[in-house]
Amino acid sequence: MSRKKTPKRKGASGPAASALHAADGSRPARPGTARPGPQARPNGPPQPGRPSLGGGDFYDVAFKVMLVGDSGVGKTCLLVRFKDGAFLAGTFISTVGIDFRNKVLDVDGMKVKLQIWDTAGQERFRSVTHAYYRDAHALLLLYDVTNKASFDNIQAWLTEIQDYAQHDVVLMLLGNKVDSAQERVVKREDGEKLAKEYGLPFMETSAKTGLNVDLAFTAVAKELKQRSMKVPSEPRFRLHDYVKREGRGASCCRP
Ligand SMILES: Nc1nc2c(ncn2[C@@H]2O[C@H](COP(=O)(O)OP(=O)(O)OP(=O)(O)O)[C@@H](O)[C@H]2O)c(=O)[nH]1
Ligand SMILES: [Mg+2]
Repeated sequence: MSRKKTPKRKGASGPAASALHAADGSRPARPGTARPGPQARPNGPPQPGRPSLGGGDFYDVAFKVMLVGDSGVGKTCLLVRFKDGAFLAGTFISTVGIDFRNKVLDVDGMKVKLQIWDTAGQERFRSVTHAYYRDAHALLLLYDVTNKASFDNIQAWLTEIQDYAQHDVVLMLLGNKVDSAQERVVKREDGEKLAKEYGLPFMETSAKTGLNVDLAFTAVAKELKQRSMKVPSEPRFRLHDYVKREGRGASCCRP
Protein backbone atom coordinates (compact mmCIF):
# COMPACT_ATOMS: atom_id res chain seq x y z
CA MET A 1 0.00 0.00 0.00
CA SER A 2 1.36 3.40 -0.78
CA ARG A 3 0.20 6.53 0.92
CA LYS A 4 1.43 9.95 0.13
CA LYS A 5 0.84 11.64 3.43
CA THR A 6 -0.29 11.04 6.95
CA PRO A 7 -3.92 12.03 7.25
CA LYS A 8 -5.24 13.90 10.24
CA ARG A 9 -7.61 12.15 12.66
CA LYS A 10 -11.06 13.61 12.37
CA GLY A 11 -13.14 11.08 14.21
CA ALA A 12 -15.45 8.94 12.17
CA SER A 13 -19.11 9.02 12.94
CA GLY A 14 -22.28 7.41 11.80
CA PRO A 15 -25.94 7.02 12.53
CA ALA A 16 -26.81 5.40 15.80
CA ALA A 17 -28.53 2.04 15.81
CA SER A 18 -28.63 -0.79 18.26
CA ALA A 19 -30.04 -4.09 17.04
CA LEU A 20 -27.92 -7.19 16.61
CA HIS A 21 -27.01 -7.90 13.02
CA ALA A 22 -25.14 -10.76 11.44
CA ALA A 23 -23.91 -10.61 7.88
CA ASP A 24 -26.07 -13.55 6.85
CA GLY A 25 -28.98 -12.49 8.97
CA SER A 26 -28.78 -15.69 10.98
CA ARG A 27 -26.16 -15.40 13.66
CA PRO A 28 -25.83 -12.16 15.57
CA ALA A 29 -22.33 -10.89 16.13
CA ARG A 30 -21.40 -10.24 19.70
CA PRO A 31 -18.76 -7.63 20.35
CA GLY A 32 -15.45 -9.04 21.42
CA THR A 33 -16.42 -12.66 20.95
CA ALA A 34 -15.58 -13.25 17.30
CA ARG A 35 -12.15 -14.69 16.57
CA PRO A 36 -10.38 -15.28 13.31
CA GLY A 37 -11.09 -18.84 12.26
CA PRO A 38 -8.34 -21.43 12.10
CA GLN A 39 -7.99 -20.90 8.40
CA ALA A 40 -7.11 -17.22 8.64
CA ARG A 41 -3.57 -16.46 9.64
CA PRO A 42 -2.08 -13.17 10.70
CA ASN A 43 -0.75 -11.08 7.88
CA GLY A 44 2.18 -12.95 6.42
CA PRO A 45 2.36 -16.28 4.71
CA PRO A 46 -1.09 -17.50 3.74
CA GLN A 47 -2.15 -20.88 4.99
CA PRO A 48 -1.88 -23.86 2.66
CA GLY A 49 -5.14 -25.27 1.50
CA ARG A 50 -7.43 -27.64 3.32
CA PRO A 51 -11.15 -28.02 3.75
CA SER A 52 -12.80 -25.48 5.99
CA LEU A 53 -14.25 -26.79 9.21
CA GLY A 54 -17.82 -25.86 8.39
CA GLY A 55 -18.61 -25.87 4.71
CA GLY A 56 -16.18 -28.40 3.25
CA ASP A 57 -15.04 -25.81 0.72
CA PHE A 58 -11.56 -26.78 -0.44
CA TYR A 59 -9.02 -24.11 -1.17
CA ASP A 60 -5.35 -23.62 -1.94
CA VAL A 61 -4.69 -20.41 -0.02
CA ALA A 62 -6.69 -18.35 2.47
CA PHE A 63 -6.67 -14.66 3.26
CA LYS A 64 -8.44 -12.33 5.61
CA VAL A 65 -10.21 -9.29 4.19
CA MET A 66 -11.80 -6.62 6.36
CA LEU A 67 -14.57 -4.18 5.48
CA VAL A 68 -14.27 -0.79 7.17
CA GLY A 69 -15.94 2.61 6.94
CA ASP A 70 -18.62 4.69 8.61
CA SER A 71 -21.83 3.17 9.87
CA GLY A 72 -24.43 2.95 7.11
CA VAL A 73 -22.09 3.05 4.10
CA GLY A 74 -23.14 -0.46 3.11
CA LYS A 75 -20.41 -2.81 4.35
CA THR A 76 -22.78 -5.57 5.41
CA CYS A 77 -24.82 -5.21 2.22
CA LEU A 78 -21.67 -5.38 0.10
CA LEU A 79 -20.65 -8.60 1.82
CA VAL A 80 -24.11 -10.14 1.49
CA ARG A 81 -24.23 -9.16 -2.19
CA PHE A 82 -20.85 -10.79 -2.78
CA LYS A 83 -21.57 -13.91 -0.74
CA ASP A 84 -25.23 -14.54 -1.55
CA GLY A 85 -25.94 -12.35 -4.58
CA ALA A 86 -28.76 -10.64 -2.67
CA PHE A 87 -29.49 -7.14 -1.42
CA LEU A 88 -30.58 -6.42 2.13
CA ALA A 89 -33.28 -3.87 1.49
CA GLY A 90 -35.53 -2.44 4.17
CA THR A 91 -34.72 -1.37 7.69
CA PHE A 92 -31.10 -0.63 8.37
CA ILE A 93 -29.79 -2.88 11.13
CA SER A 94 -26.38 -1.73 12.24
CA THR A 95 -23.70 -4.35 12.81
CA VAL A 96 -22.63 -4.93 16.38
CA GLY A 97 -18.93 -5.64 16.86
CA ILE A 98 -17.65 -7.86 14.09
CA ASP A 99 -18.71 -10.92 12.11
CA PHE A 100 -17.34 -12.85 9.16
CA ARG A 101 -18.31 -14.88 6.10
CA ASN A 102 -16.17 -17.14 3.93
CA LYS A 103 -16.12 -17.38 0.18
CA VAL A 104 -13.85 -19.44 -2.05
CA LEU A 105 -12.99 -17.93 -5.43
CA ASP A 106 -11.39 -19.51 -8.42
CA VAL A 107 -8.54 -17.19 -9.29
CA ASP A 108 -6.71 -18.26 -12.45
CA GLY A 109 -7.06 -21.92 -11.58
CA MET A 110 -6.30 -21.56 -7.89
CA LYS A 111 -8.88 -21.81 -5.10
CA VAL A 112 -8.54 -18.67 -3.01
CA LYS A 113 -10.53 -18.54 0.18
CA LEU A 114 -11.44 -15.10 1.49
CA GLN A 115 -12.48 -14.85 5.10
CA ILE A 116 -14.29 -11.53 5.04
CA TRP A 117 -14.71 -9.63 8.27
CA ASP A 118 -17.62 -7.23 8.47
CA THR A 119 -16.93 -4.59 11.09
CA ALA A 120 -19.28 -2.22 12.87
CA GLY A 121 -18.87 1.34 11.67
CA GLN A 122 -20.13 2.88 14.86
CA GLU A 123 -17.55 4.67 16.97
CA ARG A 124 -18.45 2.73 20.11
CA PHE A 125 -17.18 -0.53 18.58
CA ARG A 126 -13.90 0.93 17.40
CA SER A 127 -11.85 -0.68 20.14
CA VAL A 128 -13.25 -4.08 19.18
CA THR A 129 -12.37 -3.68 15.52
CA HIS A 130 -8.89 -2.28 16.23
CA ALA A 131 -7.87 -5.72 17.46
CA TYR A 132 -8.60 -7.27 14.06
CA TYR A 133 -6.70 -4.90 11.78
CA ARG A 134 -3.35 -6.52 12.52
CA ASP A 135 -4.45 -9.85 11.05
CA ALA A 136 -5.98 -8.44 7.89
CA HIS A 137 -4.31 -9.14 4.57
CA ALA A 138 -6.60 -6.68 2.78
CA LEU A 139 -8.96 -3.86 3.68
CA LEU A 140 -11.88 -2.53 1.68
CA LEU A 141 -12.52 1.03 2.86
CA LEU A 142 -16.02 2.23 2.00
CA TYR A 143 -17.80 5.54 1.88
CA ASP A 144 -21.34 6.29 0.75
CA VAL A 145 -21.63 8.55 -2.31
CA THR A 146 -24.91 9.90 -0.89
CA ASN A 147 -23.29 10.84 2.45
CA LYS A 148 -20.65 13.56 2.39
CA ALA A 149 -19.63 12.98 6.00
CA SER A 150 -18.72 9.37 5.23
CA PHE A 151 -16.43 10.66 2.47
CA ASP A 152 -14.91 13.33 4.68
CA ASN A 153 -14.18 10.67 7.29
CA ILE A 154 -12.06 8.61 4.90
CA GLN A 155 -8.93 10.44 6.03
CA ALA A 156 -9.68 9.51 9.63
CA TRP A 157 -10.13 5.91 8.58
CA LEU A 158 -6.80 6.01 6.78
CA THR A 159 -5.15 7.22 9.97
CA GLU A 160 -6.77 4.38 11.85
CA ILE A 161 -5.54 1.92 9.22
CA GLN A 162 -2.06 3.37 9.42
CA ASP A 163 -2.11 2.98 13.20
CA TYR A 164 -3.49 -0.54 13.42
CA ALA A 165 -3.05 -2.44 10.15
CA GLN A 166 0.07 -4.05 8.70
CA HIS A 167 2.08 -1.62 6.61
CA ASP A 168 1.80 -3.80 3.51
CA VAL A 169 -1.94 -4.47 3.78
CA VAL A 170 -3.76 -4.41 0.43
CA LEU A 171 -6.11 -1.44 0.56
CA MET A 172 -8.87 -0.36 -1.82
CA LEU A 173 -11.25 2.62 -1.63
CA LEU A 174 -14.88 2.02 -2.61
CA GLY A 175 -17.61 4.63 -3.12
CA ASN A 176 -20.82 2.67 -2.54
CA LYS A 177 -24.52 3.29 -3.36
CA VAL A 178 -23.96 4.65 -6.86
CA ASP A 179 -27.39 3.36 -7.81
CA SER A 180 -28.81 6.32 -5.83
CA ALA A 181 -28.06 8.81 -8.58
CA GLN A 182 -30.57 11.40 -7.32
CA GLU A 183 -29.08 11.47 -3.82
CA ARG A 184 -25.45 11.47 -4.87
CA VAL A 185 -23.41 14.20 -3.20
CA VAL A 186 -19.88 12.87 -3.73
CA LYS A 187 -18.78 13.03 -7.34
CA ARG A 188 -16.88 10.18 -8.89
CA GLU A 189 -14.00 12.58 -9.61
CA ASP A 190 -13.77 13.45 -5.92
CA GLY A 191 -13.35 9.80 -5.06
CA GLU A 192 -10.77 9.39 -7.80
CA LYS A 193 -8.88 12.43 -6.60
CA LEU A 194 -8.74 11.26 -3.02
CA ALA A 195 -7.68 7.77 -4.07
CA LYS A 196 -4.93 9.21 -6.24
CA GLU A 197 -3.75 11.41 -3.40
CA TYR A 198 -3.18 8.34 -1.24
CA GLY A 199 -2.13 5.99 -4.00
CA LEU A 200 -5.14 3.72 -3.60
CA PRO A 201 -7.07 1.71 -6.17
CA PHE A 202 -10.62 3.03 -6.38
CA MET A 203 -13.99 1.92 -7.64
CA GLU A 204 -17.57 2.95 -7.28
CA THR A 205 -19.91 0.12 -6.26
CA SER A 206 -23.52 -0.68 -5.58
CA ALA A 207 -24.52 -3.43 -3.20
CA LYS A 208 -28.04 -2.88 -4.50
CA THR A 209 -27.37 -3.56 -8.19
CA GLY A 210 -24.18 -5.52 -7.67
CA LEU A 211 -22.13 -3.06 -9.72
CA ASN A 212 -18.40 -3.81 -9.34
CA VAL A 213 -18.96 -5.85 -6.16
CA ASP A 214 -17.52 -9.15 -7.42
CA LEU A 215 -14.79 -7.20 -9.14
CA ALA A 216 -13.65 -5.52 -5.91
CA PHE A 217 -13.24 -8.83 -4.08
CA THR A 218 -11.76 -10.60 -7.11
CA ALA A 219 -9.19 -7.86 -7.58
CA VAL A 220 -8.12 -8.18 -3.96
CA ALA A 221 -7.98 -11.99 -4.23
CA LYS A 222 -5.83 -11.76 -7.36
CA GLU A 223 -3.42 -9.35 -5.69
CA LEU A 224 -3.14 -11.48 -2.54
CA LYS A 225 -2.70 -14.68 -4.50
CA GLN A 226 0.09 -13.17 -6.56
CA ARG A 227 1.83 -11.81 -3.49
CA SER A 228 1.69 -15.21 -1.83
CA MET A 229 3.47 -16.97 -4.65
CA LYS A 230 7.19 -17.16 -4.00
CA VAL A 231 8.03 -17.41 -7.69
CA PRO A 232 5.21 -15.82 -9.64
CA SER A 233 4.50 -17.87 -12.72
CA GLU A 234 2.52 -15.13 -14.37
CA PRO A 235 3.30 -11.51 -15.18
CA ARG A 236 2.98 -9.24 -12.14
CA PHE A 237 -0.67 -8.50 -11.33
CA ARG A 238 -1.32 -4.78 -11.09
CA LEU A 239 -4.29 -4.01 -8.90
CA HIS A 240 -4.60 -0.36 -9.95
CA ASP A 241 -4.57 -1.21 -13.64
CA TYR A 242 -6.97 -4.11 -13.15
CA VAL A 243 -9.70 -2.14 -11.40
CA LYS A 244 -9.28 0.75 -13.84
CA ARG A 245 -9.65 -1.57 -16.79
CA GLU A 246 -12.42 -3.80 -15.45
CA GLY A 247 -14.45 -1.31 -13.37
CA ARG A 248 -17.78 -0.27 -14.82
CA GLY A 249 -19.38 3.14 -14.57
CA ALA A 250 -22.49 3.70 -12.51
CA SER A 251 -24.56 4.61 -15.53
CA CYS A 252 -24.34 1.16 -17.11
CA CYS A 253 -26.17 -0.74 -14.41
CA ARG A 254 -28.93 1.21 -12.81
CA PRO A 255 -31.94 -0.94 -11.97
N1 LIG B 1 -29.37 2.37 -2.47
C1 LIG B 1 -28.47 1.63 -1.84
N2 LIG B 1 -28.61 1.39 -0.52
C2 LIG B 1 -27.67 0.64 0.09
C3 LIG B 1 -26.55 0.11 -0.60
N3 LIG B 1 -25.79 -0.56 0.28
C4 LIG B 1 -26.42 -0.48 1.46
N4 LIG B 1 -27.54 0.25 1.36
C5 LIG B 1 -28.48 0.58 2.44
O1 LIG B 1 -27.75 1.34 3.39
C6 LIG B 1 -28.13 0.98 4.71
C7 LIG B 1 -26.93 0.56 5.50
O2 LIG B 1 -26.36 -0.61 4.95
P1 LIG B 1 -25.44 -1.60 5.82
O3 LIG B 1 -24.78 -2.53 4.86
O4 LIG B 1 -26.19 -2.20 6.92
O5 LIG B 1 -24.37 -0.55 6.40
P2 LIG B 1 -23.05 -0.86 7.25
O6 LIG B 1 -21.92 -0.13 6.62
O7 LIG B 1 -22.88 -2.33 7.40
O8 LIG B 1 -23.39 -0.18 8.64
P3 LIG B 1 -22.83 -0.60 10.10
O9 LIG B 1 -23.08 -2.04 10.28
O10 LIG B 1 -23.58 0.25 11.08
O11 LIG B 1 -21.37 -0.25 10.11
C8 LIG B 1 -29.19 -0.12 4.56
O12 LIG B 1 -30.47 0.47 4.69
C9 LIG B 1 -28.98 -0.65 3.16
O13 LIG B 1 -30.17 -1.16 2.58
C10 LIG B 1 -26.43 0.38 -2.00
O14 LIG B 1 -25.51 -0.01 -2.71
N5 LIG B 1 -27.42 1.15 -2.56
MG1 LIG C 1 -22.99 -3.58 8.98
